[in-house]
Amino acid sequence: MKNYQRLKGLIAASFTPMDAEGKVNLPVIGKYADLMAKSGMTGVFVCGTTGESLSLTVEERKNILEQWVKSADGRFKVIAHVGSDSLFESMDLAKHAYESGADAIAAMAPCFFKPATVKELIAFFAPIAKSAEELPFYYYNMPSMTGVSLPVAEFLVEGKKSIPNLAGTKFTHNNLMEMGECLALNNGEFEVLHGYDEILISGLVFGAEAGVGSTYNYLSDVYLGIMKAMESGDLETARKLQMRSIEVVKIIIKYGGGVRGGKAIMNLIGIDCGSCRLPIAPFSDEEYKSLKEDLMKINFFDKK
Ligand SMILES: CC(=O)N[C@@H]([C@@H](O)[C@H](O)[C@H](O)CO)[C@@H](O)CC(=O)C(=O)O
Repeated sequence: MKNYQRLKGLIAASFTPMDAEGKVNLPVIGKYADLMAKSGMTGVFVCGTTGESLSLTVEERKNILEQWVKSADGRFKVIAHVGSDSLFESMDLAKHAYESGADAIAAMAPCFFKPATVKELIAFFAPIAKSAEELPFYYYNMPSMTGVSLPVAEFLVEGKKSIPNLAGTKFTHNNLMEMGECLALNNGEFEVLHGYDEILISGLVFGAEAGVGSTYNYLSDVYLGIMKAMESGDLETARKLQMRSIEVVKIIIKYGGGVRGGKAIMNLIGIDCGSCRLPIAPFSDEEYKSLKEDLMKINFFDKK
């Protein structure tokens, strides 16, 4: 791995803009990237859960990543999620990520035929990470979606033996005991990218230095405020801001969660992301009206 820098700050898990026919709408990414740079994001996490990765074709994923690298234009880092149930597809995506100029790669565990042991998970990831051996590789741990719940600290220690570019984990789980364990390994050898926006404050207490989240896309001020308050030890402000994030998360849950509800919020703030791909149902006009009302009730659209 050359020129490797640890990830810091807020990394937005990007939505994949789609047009009225459900096709990927690449031109929107330019404006979207400008917003991310303006919002103080240090990176974007492309084609992860929020980006509907597993609902996209390999070609679409490649095109989206290339567009993000181009639109980021060096203003923030671009992390490519290359996970797939197909090992060869993942290897191809990893190689492509390196060739396209991405800054790092990450992969979630395969979720149909699931690895049953840490050893099997390592065996699956090793050739993927090797396909982009110059880039840091992060294990995207997200048991709620993959159904793979293997001990992450053990994976990091054992995995490092055969995956030299293993940099850490994107930890989308609220098991903070395990998260703390990962952060403490070998005096902080591994990065832990916090992935649970509504408890970012807790991840920071444990020592996480970066977070990846879907709600950072449209609530950047709140999360930047949390990072700043935690750095200066102002717990009261950090807690207040975290409660603000929880208010919004409660609303997105009402509308189907971070991907469906979040994409609708992007449309409301002027980044035309369209609908999610089926099986996630499109938003009806009534739902947009009701979502807008719910957000107005908590003064979401007021200037911060
Ligand atoms: C399960 C899930 O989608 N988690 C989100 C969170 O940002 C989540 O939307 C947020 O914490 C609200 O629950 C991210 O961790 C996902 C993510 O980083 C990604 O899109 O890859």
